[in-house]
Amino acid sequence: MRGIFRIGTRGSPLALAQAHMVGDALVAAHGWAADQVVIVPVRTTGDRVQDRALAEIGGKALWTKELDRALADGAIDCAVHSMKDVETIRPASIAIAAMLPRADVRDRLIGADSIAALPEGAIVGTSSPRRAAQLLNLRPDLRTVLFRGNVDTRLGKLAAGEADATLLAAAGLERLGRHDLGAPIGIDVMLPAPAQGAIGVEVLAANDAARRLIAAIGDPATSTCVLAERALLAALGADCHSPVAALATLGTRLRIEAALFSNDGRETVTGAIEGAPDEATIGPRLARDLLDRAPPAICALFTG
Ligand SMILES: NCc1[nH]cc(CCC(=O)O)c1CC(=O)O
Repeated sequence: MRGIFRIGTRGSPLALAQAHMVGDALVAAHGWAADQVVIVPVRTTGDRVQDRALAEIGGKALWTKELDRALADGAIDCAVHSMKDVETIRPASIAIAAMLPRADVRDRLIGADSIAALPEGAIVGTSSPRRAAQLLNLRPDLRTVLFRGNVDTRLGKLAAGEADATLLAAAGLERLGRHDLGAPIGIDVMLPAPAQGAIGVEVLAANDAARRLIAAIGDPATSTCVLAERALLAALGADCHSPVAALATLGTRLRIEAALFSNDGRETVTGAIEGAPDEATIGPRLARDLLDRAPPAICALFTG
C-alpha cells in the first residue's frame, strides 16, 4: 500500500496504547514506513459521560457509535476496540476484520493480595456488575461502590480512599505499563468478562482492501474464542450490564466455560461444554443449558 492508513480509536490512554499496538503490527506485517499509519482519536459518548453508571445511561453503542460513523464517512480506515466493550450485535455494514493475540485474561485486585485477604466489610470500587456479583458471591460481607472512568481515574479514587480495593483487567494494566499493580485473580476464582483481553479491529464490511490488510495481523485462535463468547452473550440476551463471566479456550477442542450471577451475587449458575475446534454453536448451546438451570433471580436479567 502507498499512502496513509488511518486508525480510529477512542482517546483514553488505554485506547491509544491499543491503537498503537495495531499500528505497529500493521507496519511490521506489511513493511510500511512508520509514518504510513496515523492514529485518529475520536471522542465517544462513553468517554463524555463519566459520572453515572453505564447501566443507568442505558443506551447502546456507547463506545462504538462515533467510530462507526467515522468509518462510514471515510474519515478512518479501521477502528480499534477492546472487544469487551463492543456490543454483541453490530451493524451489518461493519466487520471485525481481526483480533490481536489475546493478552492475560485475568482481573487483578489492587489493594489486597487476594480476595480472601480483604478485611471484613471492605469496600471495593467497581462499575462492573460482573465483578460486583462475583465478589459478593465469594465474600457476602464486602460492599461495592461505583468506580467509573479510565484506569488512571479509578486508581486515583483508590488512592483517595474512596474504596479499600479495586479490580482491573490485567490486560489494560499491562498495556499501560502497570503490570506491577495488584495481584492476579485466578480464573478458577474469578472467571473474566467475555472478550476480556482481546483487541479487535473493525472495518467497513464492503472495504475489501482494508479487510485484507487488517486480516494479516489477526490471531485466528483469539477470534474463534472471542466469537464463541460473543455468541454466548447473544444467545443469553445479555448486554454490558449483565453479570456474566465467560472464557473460551482452544486446544485440540474448543471449550467454553461461563457463569451467570444474580446482581447481589447470592445466586450463580455455572457450566462448561466442549466442541470441535470450529464449532460455532458452542456458545449458544451453553447459553441454553445455563438458562435452563438458572433460578428466577438470574433468568430475570437475561432475555435469551
Ligand atoms: N470496560 C473498560 C475496559 N475495557 C477493556 C478493558 C481492559 C482491556 C481488555 O480487557 O482488553 C477495560 C478496563 C478494565 O476492565 O479494567
